[in-house]
Amino acid sequence: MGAVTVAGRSVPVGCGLSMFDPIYLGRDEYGRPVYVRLIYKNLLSGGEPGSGKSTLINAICCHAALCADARLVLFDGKWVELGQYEDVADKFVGPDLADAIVTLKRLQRVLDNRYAWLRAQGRRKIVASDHLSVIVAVVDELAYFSATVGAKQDQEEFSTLLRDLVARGRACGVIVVAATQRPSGVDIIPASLRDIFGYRHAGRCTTADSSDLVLGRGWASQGFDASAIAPEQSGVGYLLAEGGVPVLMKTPWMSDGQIEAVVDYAAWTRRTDTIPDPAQIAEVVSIKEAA
Ligand SMILES: Nc1ncnc2c1ncn2[C@@H]1O[C@H](COP(=O)(O)OP(=O)(O)OP(=O)(O)O)[C@@H](O)[C@H]1O
Repeated sequence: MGAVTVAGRSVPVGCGLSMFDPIYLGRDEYGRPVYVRLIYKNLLSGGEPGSGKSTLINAICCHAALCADARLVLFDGKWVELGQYEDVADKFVGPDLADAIVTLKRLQRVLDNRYAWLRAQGRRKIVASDHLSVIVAVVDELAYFSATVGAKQDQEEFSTLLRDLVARGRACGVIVVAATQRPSGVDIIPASLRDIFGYRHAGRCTTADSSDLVLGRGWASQGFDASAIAPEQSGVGYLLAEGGVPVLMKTPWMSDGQIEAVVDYAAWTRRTDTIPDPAQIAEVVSIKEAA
C-alpha cells in the first residue's frame, strides 16, 4: 500500500490492490464478471483496428497502476495508446526500436538476477510475500516493433528478446501483455510465440484464419470465431485461458477522462517524495532572508 509521510508519520493512501489479485476484464455473454490472474501468465490480444484491444489493455494497466507491487514498462509505437500511463510507468518506450531493444535487454537482466536469487534459495517462483515488484511489460502495437520499423535484424532481435521475456518471465514476476491489429502474418505472431501466452484474446478479426492465429488453430471451426463478431460490437472478443475453452466477453469501456482520474490517483499513491519537515522549510526561508 502506498503511503505519504507527514511529520515522520506514514498515512496509508493506496487502494490495496496487488498483481497477485484477479484482474477484472469485463463480462461474459451471460453477464458474469470475467477475472483473470495474470501473475505467472502473459496475455496476447489480437484483432482488427477498433476491435477493443486498447480497452482490454486499459483494464490491465489501470489495475497495475493501482497496485503498490506493480511496475509498468510500456512500449507504444504510437505514443498515444499508452501515453496516459506515462506518469505511473518506470519506463515508457515510444516509437524507437533501439530504445525498445535496450529496455528488453534490461528486463532480461532483471530476469537473470531474479532466477539467480530463486536458485540460491532452491525455489522455482516468486510469491507475494517475497515483496518483489511484479513488472508488467505492455507492448502496443507488437507489429510496429517486430515487423514495421527498423532493420530486419533489429526487428528479429526485438522478437527474440520479447519471446525470452514471455517464456521465462512468468515465474519471476515479469508479465508481458501484448496487442496487435495484424494477427495475419506468421512473422508477427509465430505459433511458437503465441502458444506461450497463457491468455489469448481475439477481438473482431477479418478472417477465421486470423482468429485462429490469435486463439490457436482449430477454434474457429469449433464455433469460436472472432471474425463472426459484428463490426458494431466494439469491445467484444474471445478470451482463451491456457487449457480452457474460449469465453465470449465484452471489455469494460473507460473514457480518457476516467483513465486520467485513475492514473492521477495512482500517481499520487506512487509518490516517493514526502512532505518536507516544517523545520527545514523555515531554515530555507531564513537562509534566503539572510541573503
Ligand atoms: N467495451 C466497449 N464498449 C463500448 N465501446 C467500446 C468498447 N471497446 C471499444 N469500444 C469502442 O471502440 C473504439 C475502439 O476501441 P479500441 O481503441 O479499444 O480498439 P483497438 O482494437 O485498440 O483499436 P486500434 O487497433 O486502432 O488501437 C473505442 O474508441 C470505443 O468507441
